[in-house]
Amino acid sequence: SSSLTGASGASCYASTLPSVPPSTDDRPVPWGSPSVHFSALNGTLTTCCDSLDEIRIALDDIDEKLLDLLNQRAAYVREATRFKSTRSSVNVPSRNDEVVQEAEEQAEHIGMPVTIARATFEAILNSSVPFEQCIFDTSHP
Ligand SMILES: C=C(O[C@@H]1C=C(C(=O)O)C=C[C@H]1O)C(=O)O
Repeated sequence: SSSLTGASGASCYASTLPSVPPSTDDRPVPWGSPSVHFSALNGTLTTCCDSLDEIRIALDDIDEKLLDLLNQRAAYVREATRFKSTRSSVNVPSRNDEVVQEAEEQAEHIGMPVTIARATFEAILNSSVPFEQCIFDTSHP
């Protein structure tokens, strides 16, 4: 659907991943050139990365932040049980769908891979609802 396919990998950002056979090319390692651009707190523009180790350090740092945000989210999910009077009202499929749909639309808007947004938010909902049901059950013995 896009003419920007190829080296930039633009098609990987589509909502459905293309099915292509794996390349049998022998590529030099590393190949391509660093493509993560970000500005540090002091405003200098930095480009990453020069090694797989450097990439993994950045991924670990982001994962730590994601966990902190997921912890905050779980606290609000827990709080939601206070506004539910029946166990059957804990899971709201229409709202779950909205949350995933919104994530997909936002992903497209900010230019991130839609597949990652969808899978991540489906996993968040698929784990948040049982968590909230567990909290509900615990507080309504
Ligand atoms: C938090 C709620 O309860 C459930 C959990 C949701 C979530 O984790 O976003 C969304 C809908 C419900 O299935 C809610 O009703 O908003």
